[in-house]
Amino acid sequence: MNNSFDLSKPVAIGSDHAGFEYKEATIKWLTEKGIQVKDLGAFSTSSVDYPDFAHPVSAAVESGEAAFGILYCGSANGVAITANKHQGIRAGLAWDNEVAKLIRLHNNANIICMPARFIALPLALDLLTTFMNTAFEGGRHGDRVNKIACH
Ligand SMILES: O=C(CO)[C@H](O)[C@H](O)[C@H](O)COP(=O)(O)O
Repeated sequence: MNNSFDLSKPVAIGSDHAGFEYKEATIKWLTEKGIQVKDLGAFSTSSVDYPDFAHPVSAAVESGEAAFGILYCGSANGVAITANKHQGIRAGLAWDNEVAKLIRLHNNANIICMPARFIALPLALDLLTTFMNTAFEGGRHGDRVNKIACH
């Protein structure tokens, strides 16, 4: 795996109830690859509120404690909307490989948000692989990313 993130740090991961099973499978998949994971919940399929997990993952990425973040919910929109409230976060929603690549190449996303109720688990792991292996292109995209923050 040709990672574009500093994997001497853990990867922060979170989900709500809708994403719990995909989160567990993703943790197992990452751990088997020797990648450290910081699991910020949820810890069961009981109904919970996605901001309670998207905020801690975002904070871990924003502080530099985590290399990058992974968030799952049903549609991925709730976790993405929440994560993008953090100034240091660029959370991108991914549902196919081209988009997973583009959120790194063009948007320098530091959190990938995936819709557990709308994609199969093997595809989610494939999107994550693409995300991890793609570096930010910079150039004109750097100029645009620099304009995202509200001053
Ligand atoms: O997709 C989501 C938010 O964008 C969440 O995963 C919720 O599960 C979704 O809103 C549906 O809620 P429910 O309580 O699971 O019916």
